[in-house]
Amino acid sequence: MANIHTPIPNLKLNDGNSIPMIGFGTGTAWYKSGDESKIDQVCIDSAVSAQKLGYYHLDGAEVYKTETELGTAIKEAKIPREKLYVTTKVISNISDIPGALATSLKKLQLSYVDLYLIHAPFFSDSKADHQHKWKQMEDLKEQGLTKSIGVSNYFTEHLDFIFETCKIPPAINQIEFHPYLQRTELIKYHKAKGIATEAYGPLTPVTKGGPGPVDDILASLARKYGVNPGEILLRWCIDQDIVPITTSGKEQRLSDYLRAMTFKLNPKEIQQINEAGSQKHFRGFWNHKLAAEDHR
Ligand SMILES: NC(=O)C1=CN([C@@H]2O[C@H](COP(=O)(O)OP(=O)(O)OC[C@H]3O[C@@H](n4cnc5c(N)ncnc54)[C@H](OP(=O)(O)O)[C@@H]3O)[C@@H](O)[C@H]2O)C=CC1
Repeated sequence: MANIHTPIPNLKLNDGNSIPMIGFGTGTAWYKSGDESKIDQVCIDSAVSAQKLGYYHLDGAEVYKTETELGTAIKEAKIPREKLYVTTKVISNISDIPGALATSLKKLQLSYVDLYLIHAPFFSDSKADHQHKWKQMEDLKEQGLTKSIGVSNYFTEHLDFIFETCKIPPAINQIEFHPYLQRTELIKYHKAKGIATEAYGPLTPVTKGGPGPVDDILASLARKYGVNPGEILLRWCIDQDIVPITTSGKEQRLSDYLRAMTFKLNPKEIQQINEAGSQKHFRGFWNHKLAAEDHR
């Protein structure tokens, strides 16, 4: 089993902080559509197992309704706070960002998070509103309630609004990213502006986005490196300085994912995945808002 002894590299952010290059997500399977007060013990147990395996980067959001579970799992795993990297996101209470973070911190039983994200840009109706919300995020960083601030699901035009007036630029944009949604223009923009990219849905080609044109190359690279195709996908992100956020309720799978830290893809292999992946388009999340956006 790959585990805590498998070192996870960090990526340096534009504000001087560092983020571990793989995150354990508490959305997806754990997302609660119903009553938030019904505690999901499986989510707690999985988040404890993840930390024991060495996943110190934990990705939450108020809308998942699992922050209480994440807080309990953090308490149970007893990893020193300074070793953990905890993210949460605001969307349900976007009209009161400081109040939303205060509520999240209470549920997480923490005094600060490492990264606070605006979950999506679709709830701001004007440039001024985007800029006002970002100012609130900057205030939270200045108060020490979050070490870094960023966004999720933003396109270049939303980021442009922020850059017009920001004092502190976004450290991260968390987006759907995998071989069937390579976001080439957006990634180029991130690099030019010093914004780090986090990839959710990194395993899409082997989960809901498959079967497809990357299957053969993933299988062949998996044989070469003695891992599963999923770990090739995680490594494909890491080798492009993109932080994959993944998840699993299966301890063996979480352990296997860490094998992505034990090898590197060469530029030709990355290119082969890019070329095969670009033959198909698949978007797995936010389709109700993004159906018209095609490959962006
Ligand atoms: N900012 C945003 O808008 C969004 C953020 N996220 C964040 O990203 C996190 C990661 O989620 P997601 O994007 O789904 O991550 P992935 O693409 O990494 O998929 C993880 C899921 O795939 C399943 N899986 C893994 N390997 C296989 C396989 N070989 N065959 C079939 N199923 C497999 C796992 O199921 P199993 O439990 O059975 O192993 C798990 O449910 C979320 O938890 C959330 O924190 C996600 C979506 C949107």
